[in-house]
Amino acid sequence: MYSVKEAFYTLQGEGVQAGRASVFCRFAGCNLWSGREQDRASAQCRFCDTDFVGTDGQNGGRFATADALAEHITRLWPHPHEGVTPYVVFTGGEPLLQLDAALIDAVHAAGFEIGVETNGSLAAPDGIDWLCVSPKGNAPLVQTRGDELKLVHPQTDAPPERFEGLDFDHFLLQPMDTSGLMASDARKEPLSATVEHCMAHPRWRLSLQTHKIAGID
Ligand SMILES: C[S@@+](CC[C@H](N)C(=O)[O-])C[C@H]1O[C@@H](n2cnc3c(N)ncnc32)[C@H](O)[C@@H]1O
Ligand SMILES: Nc1nc2[nH]cc(C(=O)O)c2c(=O)[nH]1
Ligand code: SF4
Ligand SMILES: [Mg+2]
Repeated sequence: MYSVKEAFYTLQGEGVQAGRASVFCRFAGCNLWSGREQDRASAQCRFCDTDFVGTDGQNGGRFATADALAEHITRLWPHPHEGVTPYVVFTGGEPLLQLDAALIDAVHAAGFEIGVETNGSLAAPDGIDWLCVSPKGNAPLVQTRGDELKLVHPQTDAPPERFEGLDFDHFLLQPMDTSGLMASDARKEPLSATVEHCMAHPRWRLSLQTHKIAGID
């Protein structure tokens, strides 16, 4: 059984694949926060910008089999006959709580390339075509290789230097969006701090959340 908060067609907003047409499949639930505001201050991840609780979002629901969810995702890709490889991004919540070999096989069989957005605290299964790991300062990092490491910045307990030796092709710093947050993990001026860090340490590239600028999901 897969629990999906919401699923929708949009452009990938973040990271190296920013701008790419994608079906987003947002799984319900996370291992680093309950999703309840009253638990945020004591959670392992305290700056989350996402509602991942329940299965009541657009095109959300519970899917009994991998084939049923793959079919649901396929119906959201609006260009089946255009000769472009369709792309699905599994996110959440934490997608590695639910993404398994059966679902990877089913969406591959439907012709999709697979991207994943994970916090890196769980090991990724084989077969993911684009793996984005976004470590959280208070959580153990288990998944230490992938395509891109996209660190939200600045984070207490997660200085960028800590991750520079890991086996990733791309290193990205994404300014923390503090607009929905109280003080706690939020610091002054994440955007200027992130720009400064990328200019001073050119291994790192700036990742902006372009979907928020564009006003899309
Ligand atoms: C909502 S998370 C879901 C996937 C997974 N749980 C994770 O944390 O990577 C998707 C992406 O948004 C980033 N993110 C979450 N809250 C953010 C914020 N307030 N500002 C900037 N990026 C944020 C995460 O670090 C992650 O890269
Ligand atoms: N457009 C768009 N791009 C995204 N990239 C990562 C997102 C996420 O929440 O995982 C996200 C999202 O929520 N929307
Ligand atoms: S790990 Fe990801 S989904 Fe979970 S609370 Fe943090 S940013 Fe949100
Ligand atoms: Mg998001």
